[in-house]
Amino acid sequence: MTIDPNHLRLLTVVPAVLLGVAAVVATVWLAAHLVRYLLADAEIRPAIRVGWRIRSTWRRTAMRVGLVQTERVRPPLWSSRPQTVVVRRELVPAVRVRARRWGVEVDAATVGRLGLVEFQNAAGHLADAWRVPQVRVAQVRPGLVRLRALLIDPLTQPTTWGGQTATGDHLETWSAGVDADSQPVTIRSSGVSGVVVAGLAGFGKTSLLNARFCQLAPSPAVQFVLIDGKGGPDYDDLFRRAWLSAKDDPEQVRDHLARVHELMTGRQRCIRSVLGVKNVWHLGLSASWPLVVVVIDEAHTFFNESKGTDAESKKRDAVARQTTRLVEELVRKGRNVGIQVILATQKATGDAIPTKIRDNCQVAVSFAQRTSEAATAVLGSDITGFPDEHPRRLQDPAYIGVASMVAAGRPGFTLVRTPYVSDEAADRIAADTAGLVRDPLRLLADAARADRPGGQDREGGGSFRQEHPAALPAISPPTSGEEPRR
Ligand SMILES: Nc1ncnc2c1ncn2[C@@H]1O[C@H](COP(=O)(O)OP(=O)(O)OP(=O)(O)O)[C@@H](O)[C@H]1O
Repeated sequence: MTIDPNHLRLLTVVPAVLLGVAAVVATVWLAAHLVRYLLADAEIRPAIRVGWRIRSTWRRTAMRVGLVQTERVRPPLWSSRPQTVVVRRELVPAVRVRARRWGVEVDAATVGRLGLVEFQNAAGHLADAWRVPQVRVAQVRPGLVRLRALLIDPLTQPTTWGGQTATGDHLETWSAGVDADSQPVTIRSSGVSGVVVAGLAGFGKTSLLNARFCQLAPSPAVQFVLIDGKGGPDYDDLFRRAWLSAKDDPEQVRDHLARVHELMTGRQRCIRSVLGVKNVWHLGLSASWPLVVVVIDEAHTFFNESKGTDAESKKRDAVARQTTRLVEELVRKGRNVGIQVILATQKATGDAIPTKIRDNCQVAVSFAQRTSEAATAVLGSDITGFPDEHPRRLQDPAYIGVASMVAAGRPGFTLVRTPYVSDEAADRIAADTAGLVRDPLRLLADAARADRPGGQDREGGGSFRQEHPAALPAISPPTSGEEPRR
């Protein structure tokens, strides 16, 4: 048999052309990557190199660290093997690799039983294989897990407070800072009566409280009660913007809290007739019915019950018990009338903050903690399922100002870089807004008077009703349900 020379030429030319095309594609691909690398700034180049390594070795690495799903299937239709044979197939999660300024972002598709937990378990091995200090894992959405091979941890980059002005939004949500992707993180504030902020000394609690103060102080719809258990000068200048203020004098603190409690019971009595709702958050806070934020820094100072039997110890013990009861009631019953207690403490274990107070707080924030017990005391036992967000990981000084928390609209826990707010910035805002201080008890008395039949302001509507156009007239029949009015 002779071979047609034309066919012979075809047999050699086609592979040569295919090879040539493949070589051109590979060269263009390499050149594109090289150009991208050369054009990238020096900061991102190490991440690009690590990204190349991750992409080119992914299949092998995944198999070595156990991120592979094995299944038994029939051979594909085009296979030469008979369809009766069962073959083993190894499935490795598909990945998309992108270089970022802080490292490499690897989006991996989940496969079978390979999900968030399996990736989290393999994170240490992946960090070794990729030669990076740390790999963090989070579920972005069902079916997609994001691995972050960190060359620099973005959370270690400090930020400072930008001086945003107060808006109604700040009353409803608390801007806490940014996450590891620089995305803003907020904490729920609407309908919250208790917040616990805990963490080792010097890790940013006071700065976080300063930030909250700066967000809220410019609003006439907020009045503060500031209590500084440290007794130092930290809050001296902020006191100008406070309705009530105290340092570490237990009796004065107890008396202030008793006045807030009086406000709470007064508001509970007349909220329905004055506002026409059972929950002020449904209507919105205002200058005449302001949110009362009670900040108690070093809160554990005031809950310490004395064991001594001498008269002085007994007196101190009685004050501590009264303070505990007042705070407990404010947290338990203050939600619907716009009273919010923020407790800051180094340790939130039951011996420092009574559990009947701590466990009723809807929001918890934890800076670095030395023990799991301390972290669980603040954030609850769920935190043990989030090793990456565990406050024990934050003990390095680079994480001063980073806290773990349950953020609004996000599943699980989130690590947040809170902005640093200098005392000077907070003091300036306190001085500029000192004129907004009002006595909420007096405001309540005015509102109740205006509301009473025959009250002076009744016919004209009064300042209270002008500020609350949504409030029901006092003569409206009681509503059966509690409807949001905005
Ligand atoms: N968000 C932050 N970013 C950067 N640095 C911060 C931040 N917060 C605090 N710091 C630094 O840490 C120091 C201590 O912060 P802060 O007083 O807020 O800690 P603390 O937890 O309240 O301590 P303590 O329990 O002793 O009151 C600050 O003076 C500042 O230098």
